[in-house]
Amino acid sequence: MNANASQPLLRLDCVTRRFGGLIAVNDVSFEIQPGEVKGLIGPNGAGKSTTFDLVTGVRRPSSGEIYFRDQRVTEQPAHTRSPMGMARTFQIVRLFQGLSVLENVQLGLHPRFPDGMLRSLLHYGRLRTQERESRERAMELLSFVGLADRAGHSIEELTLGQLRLIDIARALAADPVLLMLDEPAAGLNDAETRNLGEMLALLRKRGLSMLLVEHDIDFIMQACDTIVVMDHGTRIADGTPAEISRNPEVIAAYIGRRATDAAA
Ligand SMILES: Nc1ncnc2c1ncn2[C@@H]1O[C@H](COP(=O)(O)OP(=O)(O)OP(=O)(O)O)[C@@H](O)[C@H]1O
Repeated sequence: MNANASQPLLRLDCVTRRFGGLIAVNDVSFEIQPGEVKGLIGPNGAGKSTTFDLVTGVRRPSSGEIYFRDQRVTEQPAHTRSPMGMARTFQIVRLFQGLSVLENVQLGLHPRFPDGMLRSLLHYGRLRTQERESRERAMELLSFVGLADRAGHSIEELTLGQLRLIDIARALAADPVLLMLDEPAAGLNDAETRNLGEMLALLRKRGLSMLLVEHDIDFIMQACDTIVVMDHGTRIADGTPAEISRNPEVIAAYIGRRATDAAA
């Protein structure tokens, strides 16, 4: 964590989300400090995805407030959060079929190269410079995730593990200050999960703040500085992996339940 740790990057303040009579997220508060990697776990139906959707702006809270970099973003639509420094990956990777791996990462760079088509035509030289810079930056990102040799391949040729890494490269292209990952390890084999874990460890070392929703408890314990545990819509714990793994309420609601399920 860096020296600015007293000023949270993200703050959820008593956030509630109802779906009709059902309270999916019930009065949840937590913060992410600059440079912190925060996990969000809980049993099925605990409210993790809904909380993630509230932070990314896909849904709005029924009550409560969300602040990002000291700005109130509670009702701000998802597309306005990217220029503010938020980026996300998707559980079901949404990359463009028919475009190359490199082109997909270049699409993530769009907010950094905002020249409109007309201006680009009027300034052809500038367009070419931007295109070159955009390709170079996209190649850097592909090298970072270890997939530079796949730059010219089409998306259809890649494994799920590779697609997840490209989705991370695409999200990083916007230079976010907060990266939000929706079940990044889902469907990955052991080797791919290890590879992903190494990638996230590198980003963590670089000081990137992250919010990670994940079912793989071993993965999240390794990857995170702190973890919020939800059950039935409420936050039942928020602490370091060591703290939450010995919290009796967490053991009863989640870890114990998982151990029992595994033994059955
Ligand atoms: N669009 C919706 N309409 C009605 N109820 C919903 C909707 N989305 C979620 N819910 C309900 O809200 C509760 C929380 O769901 P949510 O998907 O946030 O939990 P989760 O912790 O992400 O679960 P999982 O691990 O199974 O993905 C559940 O009872 C779910 O059925």
